[in-house]
Amino acid sequence: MFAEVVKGDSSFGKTNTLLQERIKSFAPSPGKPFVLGLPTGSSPEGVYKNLVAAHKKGEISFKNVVTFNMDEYVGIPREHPESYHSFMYKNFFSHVDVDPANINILNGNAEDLEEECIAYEEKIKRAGGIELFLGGIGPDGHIAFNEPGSSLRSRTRVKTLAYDTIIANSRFFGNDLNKVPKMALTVGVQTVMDAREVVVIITGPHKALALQKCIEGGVNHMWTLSSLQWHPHAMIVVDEDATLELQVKTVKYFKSIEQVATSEGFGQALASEEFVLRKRDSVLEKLDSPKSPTAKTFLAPPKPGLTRQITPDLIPDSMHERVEEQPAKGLGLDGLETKELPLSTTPLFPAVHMHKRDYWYDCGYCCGGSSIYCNNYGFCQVTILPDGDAYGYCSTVGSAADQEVYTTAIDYTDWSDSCASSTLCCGSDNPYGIEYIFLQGGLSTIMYGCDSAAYTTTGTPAAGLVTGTTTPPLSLSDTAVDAASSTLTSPQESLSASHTSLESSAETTQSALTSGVVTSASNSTIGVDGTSSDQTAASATSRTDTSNALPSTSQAPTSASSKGGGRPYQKASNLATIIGTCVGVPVGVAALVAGIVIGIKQLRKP
Ligand SMILES: N[C@@H]1[C@@H](O)[C@H](O)[C@@H](COP(=O)(O)O)O[C@@H]1O
Repeated sequence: MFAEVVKGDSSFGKTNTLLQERIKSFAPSPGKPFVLGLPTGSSPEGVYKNLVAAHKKGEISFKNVVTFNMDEYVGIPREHPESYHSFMYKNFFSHVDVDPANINILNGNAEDLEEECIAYEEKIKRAGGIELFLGGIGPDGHIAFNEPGSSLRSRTRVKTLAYDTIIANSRFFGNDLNKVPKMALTVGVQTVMDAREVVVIITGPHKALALQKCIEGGVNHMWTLSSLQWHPHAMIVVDEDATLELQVKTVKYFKSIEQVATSEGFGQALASEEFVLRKRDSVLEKLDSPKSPTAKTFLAPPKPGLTRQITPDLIPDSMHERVEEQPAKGLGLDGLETKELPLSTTPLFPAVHMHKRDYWYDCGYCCGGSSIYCNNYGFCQVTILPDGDAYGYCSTVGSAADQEVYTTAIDYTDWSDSCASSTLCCGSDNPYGIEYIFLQGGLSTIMYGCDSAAYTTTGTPAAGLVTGTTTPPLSLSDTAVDAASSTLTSPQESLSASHTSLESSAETTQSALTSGVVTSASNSTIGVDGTSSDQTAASATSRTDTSNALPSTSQAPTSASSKGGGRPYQKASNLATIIGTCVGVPVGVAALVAGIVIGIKQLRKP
C-alpha cells in the first residue's frame, strides 16, 4: 500500500493526474476499453471536477472507458437528487464523452436485487475486470458500502447500512435520519480487491481514525479498507488532516519514500498488464534458452524406474514395534559402553526401621490384666528413636510410693539392659517396670521386652526379646499403627524431631500439671461440698486431688543415677490429658453419685 500525503485540494489534483496518466497510457480502444470503478460522495467530487475540466480542455477522453459504480441506495428513485445515479450524472457523466452504454450503476430498484448483484459481477468479469477502482471511505473505514463486519471476500450484494453511515449520509437528506435509505447495493470487498489498481481518497480529520486503523492496524473486517494491505497496487491519497491519528513516523515514512521514488525516476508509474506479460515472456525465453543454466535441459529429468507410491500404504503399527526392544548388550542407546554395577551391600535403610513414637497404653492395658504393666495404676510409654534407642517411661498414681516417674533408655543393640529372663511381665511386684517396643520391618514384627532395675541382668538379646506378629500383645490400635507408619522419616529428621518433641512434651506436661488440668475435673464435675461425707468415696476413686498428681519435671529423676540407671528423663506430651481422661470418668461418675446422694439427703430434710 502506498499513501501519498498531499496538501488540501491537491489530493484531487494528484488523483486526477494519476487517473489521466493511467487511462492515457492504457490507450483504450473500443475493443480494449479502460474499465474504471467509480465512487460517489464528497471525496471524489474534486477529482470529477478536474477530470471534467481536463476533458473540456481536450486533454482526456472517456470514449473508450467503461465505468462501474461502487454502489447505490435501495428504494429511492434513480431521479432522486441523492441517488448515486443522479450524483454521477450531475458531477461527471453529463460533462464528459463517456458512452452511456458503458456506464454501469447498480439498480437499487431492481425487481430482484440479488439477481441484479450477480449480474453486476458478471458484467465486470465480461468487461475484463476493473483496471482501476477509485474510492472513498466512510468515517468507519468502509469502502463502497462494505460496512464494518463485512466479509473481506464479499462480492456485490444487498447490504444493510450501519447506523454510523446513515448518520454520516443524512447530511445529504436534510439531516433527517428517516429519509436516509437503510439498504444499499454495493460491490464487495473482494470486488474491489480484484481490481488491478485501487486508489482511495481520504480527506478530513473525521476520517483520521479510519485511516490510522487501515494503515497502521492489521487487516480487520471492522475497518474494511484495511483489506487493501493485501492489494499489490493500492494507493491512498490523503490530506494532512486525515493523518492526525497516524504516528509522525508513519507520515514521514510515506512522504520520504515518495520523494525518493520520484527523485530516482520511478514516481507512481504502474506498468500496464500487457507490458508486464510481454516482459515475462521475454524473461521466460531467456531462462529457457539452451545457454541458460536454468534451461529445462539443465534440470535433471526424474530417474527412470524410480517410482514412489503416490499414496503410501497406511499400515497401522504401534510405537513399541518401531523401537528396538533391548539395546545391544554393552551398548547404551547412544552407543556408549555400559556395565552393570553390583548392588550396594549397604541398604538404604537399616533392616530394622525404628519409628519414633510415644506409645501410651491406656489404663486397661497397663493395669487391667495386662501382663505388661507397671503396677496397678501404671501408665506406660515407650519412645523409640530412630537410632535404636528406646526410652521407657512408666508412671503410677496408685500410691504415694508409686508416684514416681521412671525412665530409662535402652540401646537397641544393648540387650544387656533387658531382663534376661523376661516373661514380658515386669510384674506387679515390680512397680517400676519398663516396656519398650521395637517395630521391625514396617510393623511386620514387633519385638518387645521388659526391663527394670530389679530385673536388669545381663543376657543375650534373645533372652530379653520376644518377637511377635502384627498383632502386638499390647493391642496397638489401628490408629496407632497407622500413625506409627506415617512417622517414617529419615533417621536424621526423626532424631531431631523427637528431641524437639520431647522437649516440648516436657514443657506441656509441666504447664498442664502446674495449671491443675488434672484437678479441674474434680472441681467442675463434682460440684459438691468437699467436706461432705460423700467426698471420701469420690476422691478415693478418682485420685484427682493434687496430692496424688504426677510429680513435676523437677521432681523427676534426671540422671543415669536414677532408678534403672537410664538416660535423662523424658516427659510425655499428653500425660496429663490421659491421666485426666483416665481419672476423669470415674471422678465424674463418683461426683454424679455423690450429687444424687446429697440431693436425696437434702430432699429428705424436713
Ligand atoms: N457508499 C459511499 C462510499 O462509497 C463513500 O466513500 C462514502 C464517503 O463519502 P464522503 O466522501 O462524502 O465522505 O460515502 C458513502 O458511504
